[in-house]
Amino acid sequence: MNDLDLEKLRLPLETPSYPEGFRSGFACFVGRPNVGKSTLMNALVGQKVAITSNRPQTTRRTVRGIVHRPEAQLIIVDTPGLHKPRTLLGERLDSLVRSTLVEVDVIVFCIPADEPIGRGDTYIAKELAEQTSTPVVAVVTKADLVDRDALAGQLLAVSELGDWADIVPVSAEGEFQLDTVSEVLCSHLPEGPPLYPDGDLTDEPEEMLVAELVREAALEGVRDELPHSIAVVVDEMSEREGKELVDIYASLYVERSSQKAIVIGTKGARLRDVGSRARKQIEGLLGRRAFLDLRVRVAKDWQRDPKLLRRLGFDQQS
Ligand SMILES: Nc1nc2c(ncn2[C@@H]2O[C@H](COP(=O)(O)OP(=O)(O)OP(=O)(O)O)[C@@H](O)[C@H]2O)c(=O)[nH]1
Repeated sequence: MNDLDLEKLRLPLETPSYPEGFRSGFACFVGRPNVGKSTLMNALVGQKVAITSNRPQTTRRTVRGIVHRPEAQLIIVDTPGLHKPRTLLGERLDSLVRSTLVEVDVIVFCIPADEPIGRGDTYIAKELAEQTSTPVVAVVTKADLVDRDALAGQLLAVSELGDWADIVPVSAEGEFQLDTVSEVLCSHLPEGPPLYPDGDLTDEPEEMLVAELVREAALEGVRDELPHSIAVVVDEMSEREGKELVDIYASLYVERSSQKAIVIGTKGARLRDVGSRARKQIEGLLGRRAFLDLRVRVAKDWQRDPKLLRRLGFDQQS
């Protein structure tokens, strides 16, 4: 088989299901208690598609909500401890919180418009100033509670509090500037595929297991060539109406196009084999028939990128 044939074969497998320049990533909200973090998160998530999940995404974080936009997907995660900074005041941030702050793509620092900046805010601002690798967006919440002059004054005070990537006033209850906040946050995310399926999120642990089974099958026989280079994400998993059948769409990520060719094999033979072996395992796991659609995608050097690693479900290796 010549290269041209292989290219032809790869084309349908490569078709991205998201627009060029799509961005995806993680944000965490920090701020004193009662400043409106939860209300803002809910308003942002509810704006386009209300999808929330309290299921732990990893042992280390909880996905609180997902904001779907045409050009981006923003996943809001809990920061252990920092979303309740009361417990942190007077003590140092522990290393877990620090590492979470480093690993998210953008930090959202909430300060209310209707209260003077206090010691709690200054303390958090100081801690955030040390997060030089992660952009911090300062959000002035509850803008509906003050007049224009007071809001302008608070924006100025907040700007003097630190070196923020952006400063945005918002009112979750007044539905003022919600779209702007979401747009600004998404602008700080890296380019990458959507991490959750569009529409309702079924964040079942089954999906993780299915992804693991596919990964196992894909690694069989090539473990030495691609030791840790394969990651699998289940994009969609749904029951086919009226049938005892589950439709599963999964993406198999490799780091380079040369690895992609290995995974696919001559005339796609290897990929078909991986698919049928994985399908058998999955059917055993789910106890019903499965249709498995596998796509191979290149996510350049994902092993060396902690953010990508986490995105692809390899938190423990980051
Ligand atoms: N007027 C007004 N009130 C708001 C707004 N956002 C939040 N609030 C109110 O502020 C209070 C605190 O909001 P939360 O969202 O619970 O604040 P939080 O920062 O998540 O609080 P903790 O969970 O204690 O950290 C609630 O009574 C909200 O109704 C807003 O945009 N405008």
